[in-house]
Amino acid sequence: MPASRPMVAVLGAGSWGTAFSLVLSDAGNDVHLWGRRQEVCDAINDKRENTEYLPGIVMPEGIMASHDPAVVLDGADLVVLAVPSQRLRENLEEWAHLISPDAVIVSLMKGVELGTHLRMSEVIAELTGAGPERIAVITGPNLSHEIAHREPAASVVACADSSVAERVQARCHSPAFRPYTNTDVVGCELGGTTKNVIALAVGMATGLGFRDNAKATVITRGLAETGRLATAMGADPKTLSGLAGLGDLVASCSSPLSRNRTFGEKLGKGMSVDEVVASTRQVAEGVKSCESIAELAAAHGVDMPIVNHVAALIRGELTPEQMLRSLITREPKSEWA
Ligand SMILES: NC(=O)C1=CN([C@@H]2O[C@H](COP(=O)(O)OP(=O)(O)OC[C@H]3O[C@@H](n4cnc5c(N)ncnc54)[C@H](O)[C@@H]3O)[C@@H](O)[C@H]2O)C=CC1
Ligand SMILES: O=C(CO)COP(=O)(O)O
Repeated sequence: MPASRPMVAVLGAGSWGTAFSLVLSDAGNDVHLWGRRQEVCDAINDKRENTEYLPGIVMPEGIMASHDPAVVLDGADLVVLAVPSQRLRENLEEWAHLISPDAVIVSLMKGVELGTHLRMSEVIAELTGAGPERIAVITGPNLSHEIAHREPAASVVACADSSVAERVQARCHSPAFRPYTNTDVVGCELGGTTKNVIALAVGMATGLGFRDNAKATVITRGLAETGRLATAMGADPKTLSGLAGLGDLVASCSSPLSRNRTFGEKLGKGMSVDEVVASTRQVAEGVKSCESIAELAAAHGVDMPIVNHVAALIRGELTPEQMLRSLITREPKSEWA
């Protein structure tokens, strides 16, 4: 009789929750996947396809979808969360009591909560009572469509407890997906979150018709300001030069698959924020997180001009053209000031 496969609960059947379920399945796990909409679950179970978020990708038999969080979480020693960041709190309020007190909880999300300025691992800690040794973050250059097509990619599993990071790493190391471990949760989360805001700015530059010099400038200066915030919050600067920092930034800022970059590009071409929001079902996390990161930076006395300009644009105070001109014409300074 074949040995039974370990089970992982994944909550969130959008692009990334679904693609990561494929990684977990390829790595030897059965997956119980929670979907917010019954029809998405039905399509996964009956047609073996998430027709809404990953059309054309076959979902293996070892992935079962359900709309019932109790069914999905029953018996799971690994719980993976992949809902929009601003929606995590309300969902965890319902789910926390269903999560086993021994389970490791993994965040796939890239955002900072509005109002509280909490990172996703901090929201998880607050609502579940889990200690840092039970909370991990997976983040890196992982565009969901490329992952779903089994194109090679690497990522970072971050947890304060390195042995837990190694356990999670082993559970998601598949033939196409190579996870590295890191104990710097703060740096990994801030890298992924701020990347979304920088990708919005790169998208705007692209939409305005600017080319590679502008893109490289925004990416590089975006990384500099991300590093300033992360180190002020206790991160290891090395983290930002790795997959969770530079790697993620390069992927999203270069790819037409990136939702944040695409959102920015539409703004650059003249659409309003409301029009772009109405044009897609998919979450572009930077649109909300720009405000919370700007506030977090102000609270830590850190200068983040690109994030501040994107936040002002999203509030309707600047056009993309004004935003880029204002960034370029700022007071000159030393590169490392
Ligand atoms: N798509 C990608 O390539 C990657 C995404 N991420 C992160 O993963 C997280 C999830 O993003 P995606 O799956 O890409 O988003 P998505 O836009 O593809 O799907 C969002 C999912 O959240 C669900 N949802 C919407 N409102 C909800 C609510 N109130 N409560 C619960 N669920 C709700 C939707 O039904 C859908 O299943 C985000 O934080 C994103 O930054 C991280 C790495 C890669
Ligand atoms: O975080 C992501 C890839 O790692 C996906 O976000 P974007 O689609 O906005 O690039």
